[in-house]
Amino acid sequence: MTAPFIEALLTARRPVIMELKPRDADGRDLFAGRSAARLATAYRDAGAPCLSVVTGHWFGGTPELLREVADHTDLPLLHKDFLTRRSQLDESRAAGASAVLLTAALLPRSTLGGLVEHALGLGLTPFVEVTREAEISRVPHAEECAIAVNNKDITARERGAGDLGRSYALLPAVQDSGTRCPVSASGIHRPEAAARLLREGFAGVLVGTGLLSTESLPEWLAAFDRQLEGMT
Ligand SMILES: O=P(O)(O)OC[C@@H](O)[C@@H](O)c1c[nH]c2ccccc12
Repeated sequence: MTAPFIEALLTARRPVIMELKPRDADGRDLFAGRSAARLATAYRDAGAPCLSVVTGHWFGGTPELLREVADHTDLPLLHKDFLTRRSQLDESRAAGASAVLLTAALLPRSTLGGLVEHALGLGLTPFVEVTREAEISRVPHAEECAIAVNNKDITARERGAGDLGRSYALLPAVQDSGTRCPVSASGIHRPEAAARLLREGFAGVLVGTGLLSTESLPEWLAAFDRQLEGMT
């Protein structure tokens, strides 16, 4: 089965999943008057292989945001929300998602397994977020999932700076799971940090706040490109 979200990331020159999130966890406005359509276009023009769309109300999102972004781009979309039921995955697909967030820390093993299988059956890529090694071994069909180390804690509502050291510590276990697509997510602000995570073996990085609040997206990306080139 094809997995457009994973294929787009694995073949990208800039494997950065660029996120649309209206607010950060402290309520700070991140869109700053820009429409979702305008941001989606800017990210597409910046060479984003795929986008993440946060619909959770903690982050100022709404269910309509996913459909709005899907109407304005052909890029594969990750639907980020607290998805716990199969019917929500059906809705994600209907609204145009290619991948769905499943948060291992919040889901009992059997629920996680059922949701992974339901997503795959719908042709959606499960994007499973993990924060601890024990969660990684609970992911079934890992070879068909993207597995993302979350550098923040969803149980603390994604507050705080995030610890990129967690990504480095968990990378070997994520690779051992068999996924083709290890991702590092949250708290990645600087292009240098994003590039280093890729050099160390992540197939992609997910950046929300860092890109939404940068003064210049072209400059952020140029610095990222220089860092990546310097590494090869
Ligand atoms: O803005 P940041 O620190 O780059 O983080 C992005 C993303 O990882 C974060 O928005 C996120 C991680 N897990 C979530 C679950 C729901 C909604 C949002 C999230």
